[in-house]
Parts: sequence; structure tokens; C-alpha cells
Amino acid sequence: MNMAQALLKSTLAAPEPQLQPVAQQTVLSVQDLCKSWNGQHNVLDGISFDLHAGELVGVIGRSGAGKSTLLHVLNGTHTATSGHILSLEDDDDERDITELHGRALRQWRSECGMIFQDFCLVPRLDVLTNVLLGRLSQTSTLKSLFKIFPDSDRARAIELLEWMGLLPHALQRAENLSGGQMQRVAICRALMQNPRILLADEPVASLDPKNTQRIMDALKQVSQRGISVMVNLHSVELVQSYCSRVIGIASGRVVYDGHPASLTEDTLQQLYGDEISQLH
Ligand SMILES: Nc1ncnc2c1ncn2[C@@H]1O[C@H](COP(=O)(O)OP(=O)(O)OP(=O)(O)O)[C@@H](O)[C@H]1O
Repeated sequence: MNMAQALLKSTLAAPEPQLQPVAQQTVLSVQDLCKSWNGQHNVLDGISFDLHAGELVGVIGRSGAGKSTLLHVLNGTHTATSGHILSLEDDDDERDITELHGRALRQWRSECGMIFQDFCLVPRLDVLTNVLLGRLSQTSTLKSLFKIFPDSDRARAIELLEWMGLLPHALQRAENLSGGQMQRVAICRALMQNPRILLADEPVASLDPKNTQRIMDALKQVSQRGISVMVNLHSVELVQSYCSRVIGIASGRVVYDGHPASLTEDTLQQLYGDEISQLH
């Protein structure tokens, strides 16, 4: 049995992930999205998919496939070279995120939270303030600098910290936390924005199995509350265990979009090539 067969066997043996009991309301329609750096080849090369409310979508592919770039372009931290990202809401006009600037783009980023592998916390600030900084786009900078947040924001931050088992650390400096704790703070901060979409760029890459499970459990709970979650992962096993859908990218193109249980050996080979032996 080769590595791909072994991997497939182990992943197919994993328990069937529960499908989310939510309506398939489309929140984002990504159409023929391309991104190149300095006029070089397309790092994203015609990506199209619809994202639905309450989905937990795993994004997989070998190193350099374009996973991270995709999340940054969706979030608006990198600009698209061409294509469209349509934000769809019941009570709102359709917005093309690729055309937003200034205040409108900042508003989008508050609706589309992002968490990063390296957490991006402010090390010398306490945990509670780091979480409250998620409200930055809705609070004046001056007020934030002086830590003047409304009681309702503080109550929400405390609620989130309690949910994540971090309340005992609320007044501790972020720099004194473990990696797993920092990532949980980063999730709380992103949720302080009340996002409709949460993007997570390899949030478990440097974490031990216990913390990995905690973070993935948290992301699953977030999606079950109706927030669409897209998470870049290097582990097909995690995708199989947690995600309701997987998008596989190779050389900036979608080569698989479907249920994780339906991934075939051929598709994994197409996605990972000679990196397949490094998968877990
Ligand atoms: N700021 C940049 N300037 C130029 N090229 C870049 C920049 N950021 C990313 N790239 C290139 O874009 C390609 C895709 O990178 P990206 O980080 O999106 O891949 P990835 O699939 O997330 O990889 P990994 O799993 O290793 O994080 C790579 O070839 C990378 O070198």
C-alpha cells in the first residue's frame, strides 16, 4: 500500500462528519478570481466558488498552492488582479469586495474576520484588551487607545473568554500565554467583530494535538452558529474530521470542491504530488 492509499484508508475510516443543519444561503460568490504579484504568473488562477452560511470549509493544497493568498484576497488585505468577490446579504445590495476602498473596505474587513498562524496579538497588552481590540473598527481609535470600551463590549469579551476557557487569564499580558492560548485569544478577538465570515490561515500549524482539537472544536462551534468559516489546513485528517466541505487548490486553481469523504487518491495525488508523504 503506498502512502496515498494509506492516507485515504485512514481518512475514510474517520467518523462521518456531521453535515451542518443550516440553510444553504450563499454569503459570498467568488468568480474567476486571479492574483499575480508584479505581473508574474497567476498565484490565483481563476478561482470560483460560492460560500454558504454556516459552512466549515477546509482549504487544502501543497505549500505555495495559493491558500494563504486566497484568504487574504477574500479579506481584502491583498488586492485581486481580476475577478469578482460578491458579498450577498438579504437586506443589502450586492457588493463586489474587489472594488472597495477606504472606509467601505474597512467595513468589509470587520464583517470578514481573519485569524493568523502567528496570532497577531499585541504582546504587552492584557488578554481582555486584545480581545476588545476586535471592536477597533466600531470604536474611535482614541477611545481604544485609552481602553475606553462600552460595558456591553466588555461583557461580550468576557463571555467569549469564558467560552474559550480563558477567563482566568483575562488580565494577563498576551506575551505570557502559550501558543494554543494565544490562538484562542485571536479567535475571541475576531469574533468581537461579529463577523459573518471567519477566515483562519493555518490556525493549528504550530499547535500540539490537544490545542489543535480545541481550536478546531471552536471553529466548528462558530460555524454551527451560522458564521461561514474557511480554514487553511495541512492535515487531510483534520479536514475529514471537522469540515463539511473541502476546497483543494493546486497552482492557484480549484481541483476539488466537495465533501471531504469523497476525496479520492487521484485527487490527493493531484493536490500534493510528491509532498503527499508529508501529510498527516
Ligand atoms: N507578497 C508576495 N510577493 C510575491 N509573491 C508572493 C507573496 N506572497 C505570496 N507569494 C507567492 O504566492 C504563491 C502562493 O503563496 P501562498 O502563501 O498563498 O501559498 P500557500 O498555499 O498558503 O502556502 P503555505 O501552505 O506554504 O503557506 C507562492 O509562490 C508565494 O511565493
